[in-house]
Amino acid sequence: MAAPVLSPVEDAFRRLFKLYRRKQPLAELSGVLDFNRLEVNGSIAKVHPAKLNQSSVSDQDTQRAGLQPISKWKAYGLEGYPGFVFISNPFLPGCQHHWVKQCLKLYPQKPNICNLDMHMTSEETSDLWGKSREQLRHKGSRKRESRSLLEKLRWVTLGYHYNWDTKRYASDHRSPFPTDLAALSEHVAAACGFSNFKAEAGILNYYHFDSSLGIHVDESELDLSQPLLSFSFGHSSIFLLGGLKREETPLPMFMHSGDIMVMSGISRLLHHAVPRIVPCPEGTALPYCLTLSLSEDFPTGSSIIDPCSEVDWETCAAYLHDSRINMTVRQVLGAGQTFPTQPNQETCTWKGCEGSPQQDSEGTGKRLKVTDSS
Ligand SMILES: O=C(O)CCC(=O)C(=O)O
Ligand SMILES: [Fe+2]
Repeated sequence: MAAPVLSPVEDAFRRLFKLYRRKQPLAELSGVLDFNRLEVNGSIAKVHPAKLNQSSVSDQDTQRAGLQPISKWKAYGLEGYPGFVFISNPFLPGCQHHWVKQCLKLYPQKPNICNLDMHMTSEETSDLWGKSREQLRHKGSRKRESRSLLEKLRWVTLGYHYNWDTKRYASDHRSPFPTDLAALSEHVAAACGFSNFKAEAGILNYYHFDSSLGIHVDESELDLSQPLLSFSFGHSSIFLLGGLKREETPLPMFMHSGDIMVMSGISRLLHHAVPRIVPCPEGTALPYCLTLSLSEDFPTGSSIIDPCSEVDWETCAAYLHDSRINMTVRQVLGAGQTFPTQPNQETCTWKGCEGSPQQDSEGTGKRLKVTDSS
């Protein structure tokens, strides 16, 4: 008799990914670590205060980047995840608006690259903001099927443009990295002990309540000894932080608006995924921190934060009512390093990246992009 064909055993990561992605019934979220409610669920994972380098960036420079002084940041590490740092919204009131506006109005513009370029002409993808503004501002009153172009945006790449097919960066596929985002990233990296971090590549992910990002590892950068930084705005997400192996059970945690995650050391190579976007904890159209305005005495003249006008914020707020934006920033090359001349030449500068690539997430062999459930 022929042996029965066994279906492959579903691993723990995939099981939890599906559990949290599920709509009907919604998964119980009491087991999701919330760094803002450690008194309630601190025992889910061993959370400890992370030590930051408080003198790495002056209070004046953090303020210029729209951040609280480092001494006021609430930063945490996780036992068993060396190099992982979670910074609970260190932005000054009103300063997240700048980054949201940049992600919607400026960064999707050429020469940056976005998903819409794959099947639309440059004429059609120019001025997504201008073409979407009216539709967004009348969002409440329109029918569901007419999504604006901005709402069809899924990703934008900055600096060295990540190639989703080859899973590589290349010296000749690059545009200038935004100076404001470089400054923000370099301050955060310095606070975490990486004073020579250079922001060279960015991937912006745009999510709605039906979006998810599959299980993957970010390991295309040639210098993996530098951290990967992740900034979140808008509604919250469930983030699954897994292990070095694809199958290991991940730790679920919330990322709320303004939160920053730093993955360095061993944690730079951990599998992770975003199975679900969830409404902000306040249950309102926008998280409370996004309803705050810049303080009267904010030194706009010397800041990299460009105050967002009321009319621009109206468009951003309409977009964010059912969305989340995430910016990840990476250093691609080590100091003095160049791209390999032969395609398969290994140049990775950290021993942790030896071995076969593990970017395969769901059998596609690709680092997954944000997708919407049908
Ligand atoms: O959206 C997130 O929180 C994660 C994004 C991410 O993992 C990536 O862009 O590589
Ligand atoms: Fe990632």
